Amino acid sequence: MNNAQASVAITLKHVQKTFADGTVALKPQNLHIEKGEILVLLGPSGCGKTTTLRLIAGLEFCDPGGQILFGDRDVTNIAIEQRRVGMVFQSYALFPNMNVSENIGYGLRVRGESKALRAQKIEEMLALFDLQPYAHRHIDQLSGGQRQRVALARAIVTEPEVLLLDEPLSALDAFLKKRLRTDINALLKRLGITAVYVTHDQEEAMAMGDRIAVLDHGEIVQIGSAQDIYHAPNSAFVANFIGHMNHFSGRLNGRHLHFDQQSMPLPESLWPAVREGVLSDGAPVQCMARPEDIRIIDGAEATLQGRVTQSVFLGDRTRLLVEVAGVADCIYVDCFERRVYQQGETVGLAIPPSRLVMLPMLSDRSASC
Ligand SMILES: Nc1ncnc2c1ncn2[C@@H]1O[C@H](COP(=O)(O)OP(=O)(O)OP(=O)(O)O)[C@@H](O)[C@H]1O
Repeated sequence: MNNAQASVAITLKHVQKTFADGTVALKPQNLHIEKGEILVLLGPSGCGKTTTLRLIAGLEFCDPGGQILFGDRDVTNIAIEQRRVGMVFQSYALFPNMNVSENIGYGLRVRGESKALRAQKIEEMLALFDLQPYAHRHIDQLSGGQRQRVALARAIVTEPEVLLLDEPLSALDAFLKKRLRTDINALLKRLGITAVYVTHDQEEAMAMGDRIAVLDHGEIVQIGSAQDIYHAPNSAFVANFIGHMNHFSGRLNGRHLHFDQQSMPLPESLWPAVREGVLSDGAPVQCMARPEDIRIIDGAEATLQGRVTQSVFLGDRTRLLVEVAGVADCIYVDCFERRVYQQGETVGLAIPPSRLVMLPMLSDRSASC
């Protein structure tokens, strides 16, 4: 089976959703998803992920003035049955009174496909998802992972133009989650299916998505590759939502950032701003750094000095909590060496200036440790 022909790009133009009680679940959004692209919608509970997905599905309709296109086709006011979407939910939503084959073939039967074609397509799906041994089993005789594979098979057997997945893995254990997300990603890529994938799991988002759209309060606040989002977050909110981020606030002094008694070099990317007087001495500067970008080094070369307050061995790394007087109460530092750090130990820290993430302003609500 090759779905690339059926797949289409999705375009949202000025799409907003206000519910009957006045709740604005989605503020006006513009979004383009390429044909064959996997876009992940990521964000905290209530930020509008499912609403966006339901608008694309045709389970909800956007406020007047918005427009949703599948390729060139305007589907804004078209019901779900005419949109050619496949959907997969966390809850599987399988028919308990049907066996695996019957569940997979349901959409084809509703569409009036011949028995022979149905049998052939079901066979293809059983093979694709390694479900042959379970073809005649009832749904309640399957594990969670097997059920989710049936749900995926049922969603793609009709060759939808667009596949929509709403937290499809959140009911599964961590091991199965990791395996299935790799399998799903490979399958969607092989079939060239345009997919929108909702999750609040950052690791899943990075593993699944060609691009990630981070939502906050009904708005896409940043969209880009996992690397863009992780290494160049455009706000403290995004920085804190993906991975851990340390925050420092200091003042500019020449080409250095000063924190009380300590200082570190300013990233070269900011030198022009200093030269042109955009940033002048004494200007407050907010910056951030990932735990894995902070190095522990000895004495004289260290730009900051701190005291270890906690050390947690995580297998591939040791995560230290370091108090740096005048800079921050707690800085997370990841060490990859096989060395044991004692509570109370003094350590020197260095942050390569190129690894500092600078923001014009940090929002208070998310700039905590
Ligand atoms: N039918 C509805 N009527 C009124 N408000 C609604 C309705 N459905 C959703 N909302 C509200 O819209 C906002 C967005 O909800 P949505 O379900 O899209 O969030 P979400 O990001 O998917 O959250 P979660 O991760 O918890 O599923 C929330 O404030 C929610 O309470």
